[in-house]
Amino acid sequence: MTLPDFDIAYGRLLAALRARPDLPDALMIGIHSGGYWLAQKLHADLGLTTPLGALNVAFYRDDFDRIGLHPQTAPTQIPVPTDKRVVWLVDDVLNTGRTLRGAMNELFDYGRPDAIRLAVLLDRGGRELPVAPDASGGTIELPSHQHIKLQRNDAGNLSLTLEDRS
Ligand SMILES: O=P(O)(O)OC[C@H]1O[C@H](OP(=O)(O)OP(=O)(O)O)[C@H](O)[C@@H]1O
Ligand SMILES: O=c1cc[nH]c(=O)[nH]1
Repeated sequence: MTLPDFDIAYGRLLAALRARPDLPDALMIGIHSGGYWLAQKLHADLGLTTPLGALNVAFYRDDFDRIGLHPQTAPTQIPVPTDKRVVWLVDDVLNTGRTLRGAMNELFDYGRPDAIRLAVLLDRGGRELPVAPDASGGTIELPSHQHIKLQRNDAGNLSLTLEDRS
């Protein structure tokens, strides 16, 4: 199985977001780490004026006692009140939906948004919770041992890779 090129999937996601009337006034929040890198690029390309937020869902995951804490330590940052706003969560890959459940739990500690929407670069199916994207750059079916990874190089360029995990 070959992965779609990052630029092609990104272009599709950008076009889907440009078509959303609720986006210009929304608060965009990226989920560390891949989702935040993606959100930084989208936030700039869409010219959003509300500052970008970030969520670190490590403590809100339902499996952190089993897999341990994620090695990244970047903090959650919610730059403006979430009350009475539309929040667009951004993540690189949507799979079981468990990261998104953690993200929404954490978000509700900060207030009550009018709505929460979801933008993902790739939806690989395999859902274990009732979560669906409102905008996506594409879908892909993969065997369960394969893992999609969003990489960022020293120049800040993003790319997609596939890892085998046994
Ligand atoms: O729908 P799910 O099954 O929860 O999977 C999706 C999550 O998995 C990856 O995060 P990971 O914890 O691997 O961190 P990363 O962003 O640093 O790669 C990805 O960035 C999503 O956040
Ligand atoms: O393939 C996958 C599945 C979950 N999370 C990822 O980042 N990639």
